Amino acid sequence: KDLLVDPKTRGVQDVSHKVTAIGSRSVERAQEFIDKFVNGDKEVAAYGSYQGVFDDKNVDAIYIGTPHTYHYDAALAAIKSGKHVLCEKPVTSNAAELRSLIAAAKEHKVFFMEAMWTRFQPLALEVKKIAEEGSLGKPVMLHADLSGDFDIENIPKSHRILDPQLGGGALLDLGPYPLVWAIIALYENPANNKGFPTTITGSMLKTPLTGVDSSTVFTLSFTPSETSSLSALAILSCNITLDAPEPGVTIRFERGTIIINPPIYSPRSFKVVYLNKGVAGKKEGATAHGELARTFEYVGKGWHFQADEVARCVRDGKLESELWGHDKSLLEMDIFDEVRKQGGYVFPPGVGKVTA
Ligand SMILES: NC(=O)C1=CN([C@@H]2O[C@H](COP(=O)(O)OP(=O)(O)OC[C@H]3O[C@@H](n4cnc5c(N)ncnc54)[C@H](OP(=O)(O)O)[C@@H]3O)[C@@H](O)[C@H]2O)C=CC1
Ligand SMILES: O=C1OC[C@@H](O)[C@H](O)[C@H]1O
Repeated sequence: KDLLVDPKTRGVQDVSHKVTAIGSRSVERAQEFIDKFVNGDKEVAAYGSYQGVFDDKNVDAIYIGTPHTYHYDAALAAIKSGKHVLCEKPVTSNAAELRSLIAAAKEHKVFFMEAMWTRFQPLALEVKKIAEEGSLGKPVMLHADLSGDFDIENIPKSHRILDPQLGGGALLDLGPYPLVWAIIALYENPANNKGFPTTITGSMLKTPLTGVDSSTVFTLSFTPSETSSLSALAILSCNITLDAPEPGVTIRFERGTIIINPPIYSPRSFKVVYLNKGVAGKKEGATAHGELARTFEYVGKGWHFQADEVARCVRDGKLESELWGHDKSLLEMDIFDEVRKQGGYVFPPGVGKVTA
């Protein structure tokens, strides 16, 4: 639905999108999807296999939205067919699969990106600007949580949130979102100079239903080194039995705090609380209490901003995005591998096709 929103409604004039083909494991379901979501457009091809889309000469770029553990096979097949790829989060089951996909994308000279939509939304761009403009000082402590009550006692164990074969559990499904805020505010902070976290810790509680993690807490520390002057901690969590907490993200700096309201995957509002009220009082739009509140309005859910990025990169011949490049997805998958290791989450045989 977001892809079909006129880009001009969000001030975008230089790129546009067209749904050309839909692939499903059943041609009937592909046609049903076209009828339901693409207004029954007769020009859109329906295929009863994903390979049908990969082989279609009219297709430039593929969006992969299958369950996590099927991303690798589909992305590899699309890349080998010479298509550009936008692949849902988490981009793969583990870091080794991702390294293999990045190598294949480079070999076949195609654009490849994880669909980390949050990173491209106007709110995230604004938070990053405020975080780095200097008035708040350096970031010190970040808390972020994404939880969602999936009613796990009453859904089938074959649901992707519960089934280990589909990479079920909180970390892989919800973990990318608390993490993206740590990446924006800490990893990307110029003081960090792209340094990998010094330490990663992870702790998981498993549901007896299928053994996947129902609750996960993970932390990242960034400590000063020869190349980094950042000293900051991120405390990140996710859960599949609770509703999302409020606020969803709190980023505490030396001289103030940025507070982001849920849902943290596509937030529409945040505020900045300045500790030095004198400074805040002078800021345009700040209240007398030293707060600056911002809300964002646009047509659609916010998925389309990343599609604009894909179109621009493909148009400009870029093989990766500057905002969400391969390094950030790799950081994510390396962190998740470590958290799963410490939390005792072992994939069943056949999942995580590529290993170290
Ligand atoms: N960015 C975002 O906001 C969101 C992202 N996601 C991500 O998108 C991906 C898909 O999630 P979601 O749409 O909820 O998943 P679903 O379980 O609804 O699966 C999506 C489709 O994948 C296809 N599929 C292929 N192999 C399998 C399989 N073995 N079992 C079940 N389905 C299969 C099916 O299509 P068919 O039968 O037609 O081939 C199915 O309809 C996940 O990786 C998730 O992280 C999910 C929700 C929101
Ligand atoms: O990407 C996502 O965002 C919203 C969640 O509810 C969903 O489970 C997840 O896949």
